Amino acid sequence: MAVDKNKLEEENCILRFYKIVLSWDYLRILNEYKQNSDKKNVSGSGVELKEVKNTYKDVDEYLDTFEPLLFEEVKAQIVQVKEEEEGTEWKAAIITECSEINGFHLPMVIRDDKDAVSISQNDLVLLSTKMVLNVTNDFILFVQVFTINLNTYLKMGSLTLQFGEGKQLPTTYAFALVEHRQQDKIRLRLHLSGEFNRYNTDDIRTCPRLLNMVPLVTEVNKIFYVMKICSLSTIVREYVAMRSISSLPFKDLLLTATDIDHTNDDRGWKISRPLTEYIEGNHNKSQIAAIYAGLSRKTFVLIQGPPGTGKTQTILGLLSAILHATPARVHTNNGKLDDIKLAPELPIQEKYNHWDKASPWLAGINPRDMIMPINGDDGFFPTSGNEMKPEVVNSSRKYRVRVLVCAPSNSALDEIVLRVLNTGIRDESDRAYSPKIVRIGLKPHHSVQAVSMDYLVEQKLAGGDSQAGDKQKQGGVAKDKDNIRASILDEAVIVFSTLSFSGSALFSKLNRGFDVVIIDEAAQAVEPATLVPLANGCKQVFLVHVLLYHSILGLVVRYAASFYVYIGSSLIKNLGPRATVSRLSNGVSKVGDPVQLPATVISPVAEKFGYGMSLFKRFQQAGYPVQMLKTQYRMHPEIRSFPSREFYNESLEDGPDVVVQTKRSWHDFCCFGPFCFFDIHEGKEESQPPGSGSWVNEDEVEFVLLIYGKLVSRYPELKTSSRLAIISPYRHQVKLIRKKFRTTFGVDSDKVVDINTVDGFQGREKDVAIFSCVRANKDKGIGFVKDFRRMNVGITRARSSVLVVGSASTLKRGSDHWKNLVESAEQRDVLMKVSKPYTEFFSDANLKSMEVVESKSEELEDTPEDMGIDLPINVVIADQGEPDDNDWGGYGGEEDGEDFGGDFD
Ligand SMILES: Nc1ncnc2c1ncn2[C@@H]1O[C@H](COP(=O)(O)OP(=O)(O)OP(=O)(O)O)[C@@H](O)[C@H]1O
Repeated sequence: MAVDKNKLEEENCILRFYKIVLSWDYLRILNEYKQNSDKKNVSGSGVELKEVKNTYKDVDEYLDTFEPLLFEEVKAQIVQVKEEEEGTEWKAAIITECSEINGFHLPMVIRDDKDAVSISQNDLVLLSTKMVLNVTNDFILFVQVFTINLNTYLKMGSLTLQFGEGKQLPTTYAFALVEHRQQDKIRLRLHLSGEFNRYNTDDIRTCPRLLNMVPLVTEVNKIFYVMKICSLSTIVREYVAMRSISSLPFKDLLLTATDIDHTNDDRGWKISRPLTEYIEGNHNKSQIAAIYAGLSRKTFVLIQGPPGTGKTQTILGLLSAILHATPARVHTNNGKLDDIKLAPELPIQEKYNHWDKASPWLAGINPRDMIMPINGDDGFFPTSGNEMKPEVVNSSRKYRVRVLVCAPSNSALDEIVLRVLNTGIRDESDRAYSPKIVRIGLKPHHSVQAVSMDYLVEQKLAGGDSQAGDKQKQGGVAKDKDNIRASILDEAVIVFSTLSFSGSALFSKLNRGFDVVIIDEAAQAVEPATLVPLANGCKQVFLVHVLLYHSILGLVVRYAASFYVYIGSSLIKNLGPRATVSRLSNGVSKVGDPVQLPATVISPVAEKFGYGMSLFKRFQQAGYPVQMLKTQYRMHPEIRSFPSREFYNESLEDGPDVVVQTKRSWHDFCCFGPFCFFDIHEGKEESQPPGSGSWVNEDEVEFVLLIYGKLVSRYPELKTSSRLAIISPYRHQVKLIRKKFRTTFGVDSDKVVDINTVDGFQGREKDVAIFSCVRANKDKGIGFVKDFRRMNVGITRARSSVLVVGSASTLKRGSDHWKNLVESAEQRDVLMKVSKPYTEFFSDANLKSMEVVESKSEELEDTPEDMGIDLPINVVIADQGEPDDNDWGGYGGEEDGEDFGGDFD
């Protein structure tokens, strides 16, 4: 019953969203935006915008703040598409019928569309009797169609050009939503009743433009033109999640951001002794504290730490713990507390039977075998026999929880899936095993394909072919697939999904919800996006994020203070364009978000009002306790030293053995790391596309590919995208490097090197990272490269070598942090000025002069392998064979086309 009520509320909420958005006037939105939309304080619907605060007194205040900002973001997405897509495509469509339900018109149209992929469900389209080709301040160009051939739907008519003030806007157009689509037949949804006053769906104004549309959309054989504007899938899920706050069990906690749970014995969970020993032996103190905070069943647990401090590692520990925990005490019928009895050990044959049942893919192929290289190890997957056991579903286990793990982007998500596949998790007897998992959503990386929903569905279908028989012929496949999907989702112990996908229809069919939601890279998502997985219902939430600035002390000072906190002018000066200065109503000054890479917000006005603040950040600012991690295990100390000094007041500690673990043979040459700065002083930046705020630097591309070529020819083990990355803040530089890589080396880059934006790289690590900074004009500044958070992410991805390629003089002028980095390289004698022709730099003679002679013999004796030290699973001193295909070539990008790459200044 409750489920039905929630479903009804959700449907009402979606309808409200559609009513509001579909009544908007496209041309008016475009014009509003041209008029400095970032300066406004009211939304287009006359609603006063409110700044995002740390705490809210009730749901109304919360919704009054977030709803108008979310709608601003919808408008920005509509406008952005117009700006980005030159020559937007119009297609003719003919109305075949039209129905009316709940105040909506639902015409069915047949569209003249050969490229069938261009429009899909939940797309926002513009429906017009004329094709509006361009809208600027001065003119509107549209096409008047006067000849129609119903077989081809369209023959071009005449062009009408109208200039200046007296321009005549087309009056018959409206937004429509693609309700569903079957080949060329599309069911649209329009709302033509009128426009809403202040987003109040009871207060409606008549609108001639919409009224004019009514007779037209109901006229069979009427010709319209349809243009795709953008997909609304993600934002509508965020809207529903935001409005669902009133029905969430931890609503008060969300509103007040206050730690109102008090851990007590009967809420706490405990784990077996062997598992306790494993956790305590394989994690440091702060990681253990974070895991135990989880076992205390606190509703919200926030975990943060500088790069490489083991946040992902802690997530794996958490998964082992929470999947095998039992309540410390349980209530018995008579209301008293009793210790829970442990389940009996099963005989081995019975366990095998359970494994067969529990892990269906094991009947076909082990997912780990799918991703295992055919000819041995690529250093990425464990090789020494498959020690891991499949999951045992112990029927007597009454307290097995289900976990949903989310991340804002596909690449961040696949990183964790891969870590779970690589290392497995531990059961209560401290045995490693592969839990039953599924990765849902679009674009799974090939390394995690074997546990992707689509793959598992295909496996099941292939297994059940014979029974499917006639049913399939009758078109039962789609239904079968839906059922199979639902059953895979129900059976999985851990489900991995992007934030957005966790709001998809698939989840609404779940028989069993999730107990725990873990969100990685949580500060990279706006609050409504974080609420999407929570809206499915859960009992405990973990928010995990990287700390990009020293704030262990700073936060205490900043947030404990009830007066304005002075933030040094150099900090303000050094923040990127996204870092808006705002004053929160609780009296604490906020300079953007100095400790984390921000969530992507498209609307300047929504950003100005703090929409980019994540739920993680809001809680943190409200003083909610955060579990801090501070020992790093990733970086060679030569890489760690600069970020530690610059961003963490030297507080970043190295884990034991980190030197040995990160020392590599290419350190024989000082130009190959651990840390180097190559000063490409003759390089030139170019705006790409011309006039835009994005940049490329061809000289840096040339040099980056030269280093790459030299490194992999000497150290072929690096010729794999699991070990080497090229990163840049600019998406167009990334594209150019990929393109030139293909022409230079004759192969696509994705199998042999991971080329990505800095933002797309957050949360990931490689042996070697080459960082192309791009900006090279002293007089122009360095744009968003000066955002130190981006700089910090860029220089902390590598385990053994970070090679920074940039213009020293430009970067020094651009920001104090960059100046300090260049000077640090100078002091350490690793700043290398490189002049044209760049090939000379890597000539044999020059390379010889850069040899670090004294360390060579010592190092050859001391390789970690020789010393019998266990390398981390994804680090290997491989033989010098050919690279293979089974490596990690992660990419940024969210489903629905959103990319988390850095982009325009
Ligand atoms: N307690 C530990 N002991 C030994 N090695 C560890 C420990 N914790 C983490 N590591 C290793 O340190 C490296 C970085 O860990 P991890 O990727 O979990 O860090 P992270 O905090 O998620 O990093 P980032 O935020 O930069 O992505 C990994 O190679 C991991 O195996």
